[in-house]
Amino acid sequence: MILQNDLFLRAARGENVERVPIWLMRQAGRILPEYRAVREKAGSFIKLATTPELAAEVTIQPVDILGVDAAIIFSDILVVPEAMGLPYEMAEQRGPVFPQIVRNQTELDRIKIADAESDLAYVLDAIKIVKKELNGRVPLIGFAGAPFTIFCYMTEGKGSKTFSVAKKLLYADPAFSHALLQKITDSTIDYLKAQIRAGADLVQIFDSWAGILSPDQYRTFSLPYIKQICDALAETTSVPVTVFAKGAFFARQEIGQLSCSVVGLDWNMDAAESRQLIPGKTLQGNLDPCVLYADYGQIKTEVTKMLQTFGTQRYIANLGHGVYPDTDPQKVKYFIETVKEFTA
Ligand SMILES: Cc1c2[nH]c(c1CCC(=O)O)Cc1[nH]c(c(CCC(=O)O)c1C)Cc1[nH]c(c(CCC(=O)O)c1C)Cc1[nH]c(c(C)c1CCC(=O)O)C2
Repeated sequence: MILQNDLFLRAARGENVERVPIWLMRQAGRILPEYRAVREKAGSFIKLATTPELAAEVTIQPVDILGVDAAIIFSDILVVPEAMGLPYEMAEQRGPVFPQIVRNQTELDRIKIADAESDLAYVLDAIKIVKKELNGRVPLIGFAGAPFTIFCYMTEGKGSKTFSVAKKLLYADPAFSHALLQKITDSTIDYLKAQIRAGADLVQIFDSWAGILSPDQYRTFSLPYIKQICDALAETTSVPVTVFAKGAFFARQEIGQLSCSVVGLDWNMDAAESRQLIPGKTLQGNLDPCVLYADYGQIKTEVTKMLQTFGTQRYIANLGHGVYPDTDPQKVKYFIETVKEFTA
């Protein structure tokens, strides 16, 4: 299948582009009334995510409505722990909850390494439908959580500001922690390979909780597992990989040495400094999502400043984290148009 708009993929591979490509983390869902209508029809987030036709529909919405240069498959990072044997609930406004958790070796022995083709077939089916329906208009991004971020949810059982239960385990029981991280890693490698086989054109690893670790802990409990994933994918495919480790400003140099093509940045990470620390890779980010609450003039100023500092090559415009649910879609559209109109 030949892509009509492959700007995003060319930028990811470090090839020359005519203009900067743009998409938004968490663009599928949350901000669009059209998403909320489909979610209403589905009845719940989980029903929506596990019904391939509906998941495909909301994946394509931002391409049609917002004009982004890439689609991201509608799913969640928490489908992996579910596939390993820990079901979750998505409580409206409160976020995910795991009724069962894993905090010791006995509980770990009860969970399995997920088999993507059988346990996550609904995501793979959604990818196949999206690829068919997009018909080459833009590339499709697959994704998974980084092992450490998944570990946080599996041990804590819900969201947290500090994830102190998860962090306590790293100190108190490193052997258990490594064993759980390895099981998650093995599941994730199988899952991302399956997403690529199903048609994903690039895969992104979200380490959303990277920033709660010290540099030493990050080096011990997160980075080696992300490295395993990048290496395993590089061995079997040429599909580019993006690593986004929110808050891990201290690890940029090491992340830049992974076998990935793109490094995602949050808004605390300076563009020029990041270019120095991460040579030879494409950078993605990093507008503060709160800029989209500002007026149009301010948005234009901030976005232009961002584009000027990153430059037009080896760069993918995005936010520094997911778009906030109460953002005005018109402001999102304005962000996208401003990027598309930019010339150096
Ligand atoms: C940490 C994390 C999660 N999920 C995800 C992350 C990593 C990225 C990040 O740091 O934001 C990733 C994710 N979750 C979702 C996507 C879909 C694709 C996209 O648009 O980017 C992606 C890429 C859908 C979703 N995942 C969720 C929703 C909202 C559920 C609903 O519709 O009620 C959507 C559209 C729920 C979810 N899922 C998660 C939480 C904490 C919550 C509740 C709060 C929230 O809305 O963010 C876990």
